[in-house]
Amino acid sequence: MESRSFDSTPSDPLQEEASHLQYVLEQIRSQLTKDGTVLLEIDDQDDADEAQTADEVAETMVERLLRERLRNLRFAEREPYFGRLDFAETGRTEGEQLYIGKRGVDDPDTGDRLVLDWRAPAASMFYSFTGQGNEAAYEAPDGTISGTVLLKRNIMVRDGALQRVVDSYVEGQDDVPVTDEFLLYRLADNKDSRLRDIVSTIQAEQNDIIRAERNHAVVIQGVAGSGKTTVALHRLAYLLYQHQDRLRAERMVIFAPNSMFVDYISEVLPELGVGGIQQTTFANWALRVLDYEVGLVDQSHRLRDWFGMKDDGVRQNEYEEVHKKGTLGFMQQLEAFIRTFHTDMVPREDFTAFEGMTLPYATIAQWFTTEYGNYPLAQRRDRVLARVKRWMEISVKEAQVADKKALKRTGSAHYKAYEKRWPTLTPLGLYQTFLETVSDLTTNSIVKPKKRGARHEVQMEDLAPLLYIHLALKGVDPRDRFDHVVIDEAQDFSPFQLAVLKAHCPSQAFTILGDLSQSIHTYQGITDWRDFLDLFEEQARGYFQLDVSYRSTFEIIEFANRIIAGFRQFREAKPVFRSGEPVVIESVSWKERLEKAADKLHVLKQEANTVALLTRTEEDAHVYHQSCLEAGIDAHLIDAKQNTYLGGISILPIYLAKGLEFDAVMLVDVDTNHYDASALSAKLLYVGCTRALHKLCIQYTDTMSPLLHPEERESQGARVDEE
Ligand SMILES: Nc1ncnc2c1ncn2[C@@H]1O[C@H](COP(=O)(O)OP(=O)(O)OP(=O)(O)O)[C@@H](O)[C@H]1O
Repeated sequence: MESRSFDSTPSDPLQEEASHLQYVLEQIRSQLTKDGTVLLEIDDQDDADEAQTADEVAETMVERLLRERLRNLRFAEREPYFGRLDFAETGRTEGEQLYIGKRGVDDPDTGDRLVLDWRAPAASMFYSFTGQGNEAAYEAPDGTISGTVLLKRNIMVRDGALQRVVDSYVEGQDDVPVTDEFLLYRLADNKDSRLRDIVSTIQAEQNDIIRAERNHAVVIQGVAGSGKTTVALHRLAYLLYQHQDRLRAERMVIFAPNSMFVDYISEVLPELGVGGIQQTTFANWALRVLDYEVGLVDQSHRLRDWFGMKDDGVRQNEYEEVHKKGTLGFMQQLEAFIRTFHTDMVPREDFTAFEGMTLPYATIAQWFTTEYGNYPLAQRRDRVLARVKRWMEISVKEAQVADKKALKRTGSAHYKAYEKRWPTLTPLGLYQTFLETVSDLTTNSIVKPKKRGARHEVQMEDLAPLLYIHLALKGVDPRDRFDHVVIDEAQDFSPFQLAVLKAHCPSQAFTILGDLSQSIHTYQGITDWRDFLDLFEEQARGYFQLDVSYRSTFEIIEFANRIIAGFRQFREAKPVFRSGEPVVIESVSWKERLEKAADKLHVLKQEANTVALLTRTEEDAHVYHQSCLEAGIDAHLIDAKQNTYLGGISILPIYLAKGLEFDAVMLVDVDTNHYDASALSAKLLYVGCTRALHKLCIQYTDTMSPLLHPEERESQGARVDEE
């Protein structure tokens, strides 16, 4: 990185950066030409010579690195850096200009660093330095480096052209901007249909999470729009960069709430230059680990029931069962049940291979409980039976009889009969037997197949217990071991699910993120982060809170906060001061509501890339979608089976919109029937409102939901507690 003294007269920032950019781009282009020529030579060589010697294999490694370098250089040619920090290390007379970019760029001939990768230790100061005083420090491999900051500058380069230069700190100048002008500029933009990286504007509190200890279980409680998902993805990119020798991308995993969300976040990691990280849902992963022994019951029915407006006492019992099956108490009950097999699995009988040759039960039981005691149950069973069989075969071999063949036939027949008396354990079989022993639970969630040979289907809450039994039977397959686990929307996870995942991640490195104010699946999730934190050692866990919402305008956040204020577990979101239009609330007649909604969507789409119409139920989403199609509006219906997010205009129930965001949002039917004064309705409306970046419109018929005017809500005796 360039060193220079800072007593020179400050020049015009734009001019200065334009000439620096020209210099850096020249360097990058010259490296691209050099590396490109080398690669062409390698390619020619490869074509001429197909068989590979050891040296040539090593060469392909070089080739791989070269290709990666070329990819980085091509990226850097378009957008070499986004920020500059002038830093003078204590005790040195010369300072350094650190240009920080998404990819680091070095000059291989001179060893000069042209651009510092955003994940490098020194780059941390760009994020942690907030202009309160001029001191800054970072952790280098050899210890803490401290010094003073002289300049912090945001630089926007697109397609190799300088677009914007904004100083957020200049030493000695008082007129430092109070708010981060560059951040506001970025936030005011319309978004496209995928989540994007935030490398150039990571905030100090987000930087702390990204760079938190590798082997810690980090729990993040963050209000809607505080950047939890984004931060978790950046954390993975950071960890992979910092610990390349210890972590492998293929052994890192992100659990997202549904397949559509996986698609929605799919571009962030590639943008950060990271590939190969698994992105999945808990259900998809669990079914695969269980080797598809069972299938999952179609979830749309349950979602429809839970988020519908009927108050059904019968269903209440079902939800209580769901909740119970997610607790650690239930896991312990299951554990005790499985333990009985440690003693009861071996048939209580001796094994007689043939007359005069008997292996006593006590010996077999000793092999099972002691000699193979450390293996998972199924392996113990297989090992003990293999040993019994071997014993039988040796006994036949050593027997002093004339007709060995006949003896062998007898021995084999006795062995087969004996083997059959051992129980064959499958996760599903064991689980069903276990459920029958638990007095307050039923096996209703397990659906028998309609056709012969087809699989049983189970509910979501059965997956963790099934995996737990699978673990007890077979242990963890090394291919299913993780180096790091990210759980998004973790408030909807159960402690049992987390405990099962913990068994698959020996380093206990977790990034767990969610928002208790958005816990709309209370029947299966948690109400206190302690339920998760307590699963980890005190010195190996961390809790972070993000209170600032970056997604929505000031008006939208204020409005959403009011809806949910007063309910337990509410965390008030603090808006970034980005002002927009007031929230619009419109009363429409029942007859006109579909037509008005279609008109409004049409207007909203003129200024937005993405627009959503959010309903309470999936049935309502179908009705609105149909009416939009009839009005000639190109809208996508999103239901629980959707795997991809298409952008444009989307029509969906609120519960499927969790985690997503749209430039403009329209909430329909916000009346007393659809949204009463309950905590669930409040959370749904809160989630719905906080999906909007710039514009929020609300439409209702008859009587407006009491949640929209809290004073009235209280006079109606609204519950300010969880259900
Ligand atoms: N430091 C930042 N700079 C620029 N944009 C940011 C920053 N932090 C968050 N954002 C933006 O805020 C929006 C919300 O981010 P994200 O979806 O990660 O939040 P979240 O906390 O997961 O939200 P939710 O709980 O509602 O799902 C995104 O558009 C993201 O790009």
